[in-house]
Amino acid sequence: MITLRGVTKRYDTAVAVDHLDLEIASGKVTGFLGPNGAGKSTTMRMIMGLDRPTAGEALINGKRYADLTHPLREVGALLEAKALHPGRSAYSHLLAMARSNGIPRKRVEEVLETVGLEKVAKKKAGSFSLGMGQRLGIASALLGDPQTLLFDEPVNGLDPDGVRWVRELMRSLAEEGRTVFVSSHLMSEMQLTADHLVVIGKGKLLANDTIDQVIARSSLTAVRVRTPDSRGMDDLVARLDELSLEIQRDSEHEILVSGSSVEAIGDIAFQMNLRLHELRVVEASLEQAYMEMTASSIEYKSSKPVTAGVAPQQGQQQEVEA
Ligand SMILES: Nc1ncnc2c1ncn2[C@@H]1O[C@H](COP(=O)(O)OP(=O)(O)OP(=O)(O)O)[C@@H](O)[C@H]1O
Repeated sequence: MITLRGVTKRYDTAVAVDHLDLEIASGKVTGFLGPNGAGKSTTMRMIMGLDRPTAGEALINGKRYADLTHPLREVGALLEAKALHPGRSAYSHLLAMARSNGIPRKRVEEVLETVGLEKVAKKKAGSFSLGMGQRLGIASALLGDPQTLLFDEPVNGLDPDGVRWVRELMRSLAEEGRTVFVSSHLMSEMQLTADHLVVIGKGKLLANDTIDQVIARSSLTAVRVRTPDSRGMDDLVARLDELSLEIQRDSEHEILVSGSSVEAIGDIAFQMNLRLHELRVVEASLEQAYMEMTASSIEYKSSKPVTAGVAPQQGQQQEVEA
């Protein structure tokens, strides 16, 4: 488990992380999201003892990184591109790390196999592609067989096969009961990989929920109502209007209602004796929910989408049977 208590990082010009209180549980993949400059890397660096919080404390299984007896055996991390000696092979790099942490040589071979680098283990790390470098970084994180793992943008530079491999690795590490905390900008990837999401913006906590909860909280998640009775629909709209619900009238027979539930609207329609042909949740996509949540925290905003259709549209919501 990772615990953050009031963690704050202030630089001369900016507050990078602002009073973060969090518990990142074991046995789960927790996705760490936020726009550029939100403070994700700074938070991870503070957990790993690479940056000192201005206030508060970051704990790994109840201890500060500096107080861990065998740090590499308790926590492993893939942070920004590792400072590797380009003339050293992947094998020598891992062996040096293993030796200085009392980890047997056999484990080096094991992790090289886990990340699929065994055939290039004796090649100089300087000749590695971005993807191979990421795999070596992941091997370093796994070397001490730690209970807690942090990955900052682990799929950066990986091809689709590599992305899928990272996803399966994260999932299996969590299934073994480990704490897996992973940052990413790829919403679709997080939806497939993470059980839980932590979202920050401008250093502040915006969400700490399951993916379903994040989507359900979005105002873009709505209820579609369809009836063959257009008069009855007028009455229903008037009633929902009285309740100050946001209504989008798509046709004389069809509306989309935000801020309510299928149960509540179904009950109202029943009381009004209104025959319904459709009553269903229309979910926002995770990307829409995320964009809505972080809209006011984006530092570098483009005035309009680069290409038409890049920004998610209302009509792209996912329909879910109630
Ligand atoms: N050493 C530093 N000195 C001054 N400001 C810094 C320093 N390191 C980070 N910052 C600032 O702190 C804020 C958070 O940066 P951080 O790199 O943690 O964000 P991030 O969420 O990881 O961003 P990205 O997604 O772009 O990697 C940014 O505004 C950044 O400019």
